[in-house]
Amino acid sequence: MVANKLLTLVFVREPTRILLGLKKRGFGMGRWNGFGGKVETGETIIQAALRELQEESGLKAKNLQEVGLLKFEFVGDPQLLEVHVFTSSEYEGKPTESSEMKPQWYDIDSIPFDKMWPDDKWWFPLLLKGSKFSGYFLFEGHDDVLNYTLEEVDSLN
Ligand SMILES: CNc1ncnc2c1ncn2[C@@H]1O[C@H](COP(=O)(O)OP(=O)(O)OP(=O)(O)O)[C@@H](O)[C@H]1O
Ligand SMILES: [Mg+2]
Ligand SMILES: [Mg+2]
Repeated sequence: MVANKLLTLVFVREPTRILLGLKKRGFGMGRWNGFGGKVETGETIIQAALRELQEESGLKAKNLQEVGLLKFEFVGDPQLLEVHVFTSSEYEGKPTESSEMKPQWYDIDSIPFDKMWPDDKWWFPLLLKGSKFSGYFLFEGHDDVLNYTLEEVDSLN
């Protein structure tokens, strides 16, 4: 047994657009995603979500809501990634490029799915319509999803 690796993912959204960041380094480099990263020792998941958003985008989320729980397995790797997904419709600050992320607003009808993690195209519609969701994705490498499950849920855990 290997403990799941806890990660956060935050999407700041307005009625017609959502803030994404182009990952400039590390895991998922070259893909657009929300802002987030590893939960550190002694930190709650929400604290990590707020911290990573601020470090990577310069924004302070004012009404963070947990909307999704995604589990990722990679063939050959015993460690599962457990990604806690949040949205915030209110924030302070101005999106600012960091060493890790280049932020850009996208209209919600032109999300660049072909330049994002392949799982995003399945769960993003649920996030955009305000549902809560839970999913599992089995990856081979970083581009191929061998199988997945995804469901809307009334509440998370
Ligand atoms: C496999 N399918 C996936 N689909 C969508 N998003 C995914 C993902 N797999 C990981 N993610 C997200 O990618 C970031 C990685 O963490 P990452 O940014 O590398 O960590 P952190 O910011 O702590 O970086 P440093 O180690 O400090 O450099 C983190 O937001 C995590 O939720
Ligand atoms: Mg990060
Ligand atoms: Mg980090």
